[in-house]
Amino acid sequence: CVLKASQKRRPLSRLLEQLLRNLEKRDPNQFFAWPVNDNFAPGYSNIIRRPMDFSTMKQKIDDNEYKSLNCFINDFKLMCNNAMKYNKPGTVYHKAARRLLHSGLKQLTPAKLRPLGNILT
Ligand SMILES: COc1ccc(OC)c(-c2cc(C(C)=O)n3cccnc23)c1
Repeated sequence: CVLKASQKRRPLSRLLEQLLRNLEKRDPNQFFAWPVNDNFAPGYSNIIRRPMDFSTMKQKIDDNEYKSLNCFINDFKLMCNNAMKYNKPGTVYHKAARRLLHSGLKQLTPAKLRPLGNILT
């Protein structure tokens, strides 16, 4: 029988896609869905050296660029920390980034991930 495309995906890719979907749910305003545009965020590309967003993370999964869960988690942290660096505390974006980082990392603790099996070893 021929495996569906999704079943052919590497186990790590399928796990990361699931984790990404869960993280994206925590960004209802889609502030983190796409790269931040300098037209909406003046000087952004001068201040943020390594931009990151959910669509870029999805592309990196599809391109098998993540060699481990930690690399994936580091990009998630980078995305949130970029927003807390560029946007002043008290702004809607800074608050959204803090909330996303804390709630997202709670989903990425070993205890939460252990049930997913030995894929992480
Ligand atoms: C108001 O609607 C949107 C829509 C998409 C956005 O980024 C993808 C943003 C956005 C997202 C951000 C971030 C994440 O820093 N941002 C900063 C300044 C101005 N705009 C933004 C806002």
